[in-house]
Amino acid sequence: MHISVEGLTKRYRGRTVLDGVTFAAGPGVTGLLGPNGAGKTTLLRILATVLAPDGGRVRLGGRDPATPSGRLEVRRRLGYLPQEPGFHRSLTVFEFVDYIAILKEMTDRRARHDEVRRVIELVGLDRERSKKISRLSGGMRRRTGLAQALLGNPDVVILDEPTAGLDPEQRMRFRDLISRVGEDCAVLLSTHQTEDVAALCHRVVALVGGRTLFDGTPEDLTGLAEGRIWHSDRRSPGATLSWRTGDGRYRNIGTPPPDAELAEPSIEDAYLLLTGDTEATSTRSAA
Ligand SMILES: Nc1ncnc2c1ncn2[C@@H]1O[C@H](COP(=O)(O)OP(=O)(O)OP(=O)(O)O)[C@@H](O)[C@H]1O
Repeated sequence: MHISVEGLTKRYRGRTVLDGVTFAAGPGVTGLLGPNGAGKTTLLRILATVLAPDGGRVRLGGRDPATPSGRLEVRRRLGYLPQEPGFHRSLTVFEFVDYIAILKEMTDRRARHDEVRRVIELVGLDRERSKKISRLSGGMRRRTGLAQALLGNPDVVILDEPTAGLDPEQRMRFRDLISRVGEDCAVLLSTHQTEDVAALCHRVVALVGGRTLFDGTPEDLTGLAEGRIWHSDRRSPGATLSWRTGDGRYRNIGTPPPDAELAEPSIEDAYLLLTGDTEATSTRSAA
């Protein structure tokens, strides 16, 4: 199932938070990268049919969530992990996922319970399924959230900052899980972690100040910083950003200081350049 968004706008009390967002995403994992307040959650809530946009065009698998029948179709084929899932903490993992399955109109009790067990196993929580949510670690709670998003084999899975607050080991496990999910459907995940994008995503959309500043592959994003990263013994006064690294030298983004050596860019450099570059106001499309 494909996601396509064209000229999407959203205002909160007259303040524009999405300003003509345009991108398309297909099967595999697409990362929605952006700083705090960029509008990622707003965009994902619109795609998940929780929120209506003020303007623009959204299609999920060709269906228009602005119409009642399109919205119903989209909801049936969508899995969504919100930033704050609103867990019922006194329920067990099984009870919570089963409760969501009921809301998803899975009426046959036996088939529903089989499906609940399947997704709980998929996220590796079979041993915890009778534990109350209030007693789970943050990582396990996040996996419970992912389990409910996978109910019924959705065609599109929308994950709002799924790796936020996880320790490195949990983050790796989560990445592994998400990449497996992305083998069968279109996954769109928001993050402000460039490492998540480099490790997981075959495409990346950068959203800054409610606008799409980049839409392409992670390699193309890294390529934006080609020729603009410099190592030097001194901080560059003209650089967009400059910081001291572990080896005592400075990594400078932007204008080269004297005696600087050109360095290999990373995806993080490119992202910093994109978000810090006040001149970068138009959409850059690659691939
Ligand atoms: N219900 C609301 N009413 C008014 N303003 C809102 C509302 N929801 C979000 N905003 C504002 O819209 C902007 C975008 O918020 P949003 O949560 O979509 O960004 P984000 O990229 O997901 O940020 P974060 O990474 O911090 O979650 C922010 O300035 C936020 O304060």
